[in-house]
Amino acid sequence: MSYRLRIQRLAHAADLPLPRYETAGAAGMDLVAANPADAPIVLQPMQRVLVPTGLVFQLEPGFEAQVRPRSGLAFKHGVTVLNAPGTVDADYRGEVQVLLVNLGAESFTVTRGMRIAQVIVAPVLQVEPVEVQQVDDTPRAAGGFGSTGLG
Ligand SMILES: O=c1ccn([C@H]2C[C@H](O)[C@@H](COP(=O)(O)OP(=O)(O)OP(=O)(O)O)O2)c(=O)[nH]1
Repeated sequence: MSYRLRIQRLAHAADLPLPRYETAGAAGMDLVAANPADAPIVLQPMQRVLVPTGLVFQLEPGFEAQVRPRSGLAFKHGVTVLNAPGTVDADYRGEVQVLLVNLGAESFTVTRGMRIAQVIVAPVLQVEPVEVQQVDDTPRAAGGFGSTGLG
């Protein structure tokens, strides 16, 4: 099944590629940085920054887009998406931005066109919250946070 994602490229991203799947089975499409070519973003260790993508999504109702880290950037440089997975709502019509943080020990430079994150489109279920006096019990009950052991 193929779904369409309508994407508007803003003027400052006109020369940048649309997101695309790099392999037939890829779950995510890479997002590239749309900061000006003459304004690279230098991220010092522990600094965070919102990186523009120059893209506006028109998601179908019932879907979201998740902004997730690229594992290569995280592994090689300690650079990740601070709010991962970032949530792009179906009714959001602003520019998609990527909140990067540098958890590495070295500074990291974001240049225009660099693949900085990936986006996954996923269905969402909106539920109807219904208050009850007491929720049904289960064998687990309130066990969590390692209640079954940590080994
Ligand atoms: O990584 C992200 C996360 C969010 N957004 C945009 C799309 C999303 O629909 C909107 C709001 O995001 P969220 O609901 O996470 O933000 P909030 O802090 O709850 O702010 P708001 O009060 O605007 O909902 O910001 C992005 O561009 N990138």
